[in-house]
Amino acid sequence: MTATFSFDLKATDGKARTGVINTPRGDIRTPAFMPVGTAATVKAMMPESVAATGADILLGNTYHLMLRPTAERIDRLGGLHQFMNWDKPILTDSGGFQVMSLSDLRKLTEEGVTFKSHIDGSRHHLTPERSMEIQKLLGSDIVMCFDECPALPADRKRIQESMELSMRWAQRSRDAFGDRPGHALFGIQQGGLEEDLRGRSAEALRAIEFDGYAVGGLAVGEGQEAMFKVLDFAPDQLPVDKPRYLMGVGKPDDIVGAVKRGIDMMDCVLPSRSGRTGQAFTRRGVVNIKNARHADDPRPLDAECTCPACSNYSRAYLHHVFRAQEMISGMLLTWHNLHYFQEIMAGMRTAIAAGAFADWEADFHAGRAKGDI
Ligand SMILES: Nc1cc(CSc2ncc[nH]2)c2nc(N)[nH]c(=O)c2c1
Repeated sequence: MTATFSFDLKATDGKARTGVINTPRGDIRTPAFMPVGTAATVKAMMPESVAATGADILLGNTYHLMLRPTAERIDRLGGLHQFMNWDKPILTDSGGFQVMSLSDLRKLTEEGVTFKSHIDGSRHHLTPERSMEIQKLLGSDIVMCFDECPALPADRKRIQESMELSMRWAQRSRDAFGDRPGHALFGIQQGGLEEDLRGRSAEALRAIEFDGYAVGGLAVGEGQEAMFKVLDFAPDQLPVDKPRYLMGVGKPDDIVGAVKRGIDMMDCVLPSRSGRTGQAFTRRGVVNIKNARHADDPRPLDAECTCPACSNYSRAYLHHVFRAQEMISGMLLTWHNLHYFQEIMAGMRTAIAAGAFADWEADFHAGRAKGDI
C-alpha cells in the first residue's frame, strides 16, 4: 500500500512476467485476474467472498453505473468502494465498448457517442471528458481511456480510422484526467489484427504517457489463434516497465497463453457468468453440472480444489440445486470458478518467479479433457 501508483517487476521467464502493482488501496499481484463487478456487484458473490478467492482488484463499469444508479448518486454516497463495500483497488472501463455492445440507437461522432439506455430508453452522451468525470465520481483507482473498439471482421480502412479516433480520444482522456496522485490512467491500444496499425497506436500512446497500457480490440470474435498471433507482437510494442492489461479475456487456456506472451492483467465475465449457468472450470476441464450423469455422483466437482463448493458439497447436490434453480447454485459455482481462476494466476506467479513457467504450463495442459468431464 503506497500513496502513489507504481509497478514493480519482480521476475520474468521468457516473455512471462510477475510483479506487484502498488496502489493506495492495496497491492495487486501480477499476473492478475480481475473479476467483473458490472453493476457494483460481482454477481452472486459477497465482496468478502470475492476477496477470499484471492482477487486483489475487481472491475466496475462506467456504462452500467452512469445509467443506474448514476455516478453522481454513488459520489454523494461516498464513492464506489464504500457503496459496494470493497476497499481494495477497482478498475473501471470507460463505457465506449459497452455502448457499442449493449445500447440502441447509437451515434458515433468525433465528439463522442450518443445512445439510448438499454434499461429505460433514455438518451445519453459519452465523451472522453464525460467518461473521465464519471470514473472520477466513482472513485476508480485505475481509469481507462475512452476508446472505440471496432467489431470484427472489419476492413483495414475502418480499423485504421477507428484506431486513429481512439488515439485522439486518448489525448482528450489524458487532458481531462488531470493530475490525480495515487490514481492511474491506462491507455488502450487498438488496431485490430494489424501489426503496423497496432505499432502506430502504441507509439501514439507512449507519446501521451500512461500509467499502464491495455491491449484492446481483441476477444471480439477473432478466435484464440488470431488473438495469440496478435499477442505474439502487441505486448512488446508497449512500454516494458508498465502493466499490460488484456481486456475481456478469457477462458483458462486463453489466460495462460496471454501471460506466456507478456500480459500482466486480464478480466472476463466468463467465470461468473458461466458459474450461474452451471458450467464449472476445473484443472481437468469443464463440468456441466446440469448434465444428468451428475445426479447421483457423491464426489466433489474437483477433489483437489479447496473452495467451499468442492470442500462441502457433492456433484449430486450441485446438480440438484441447479435443476431446482435454487440461488445457492449460482453462488457456489461462481465461487468455485473465481477461486479456480485465482489458483491459475497464483500458480503462474509462483512458476514465473521460479523460472519454471514452461513446466507449469505443460502440467496445466496435461490431463485437461476436451468437453464435459
Ligand atoms: N474485448 C474487449 C473487452 C472490453 C471490455 S473489458 C470490461 N469492461 C467491463 C468488464 N470488462 C473492452 N473495453 C474497452 N474499453 N476497449 C476494448 O477494446 C475492449 C475489448
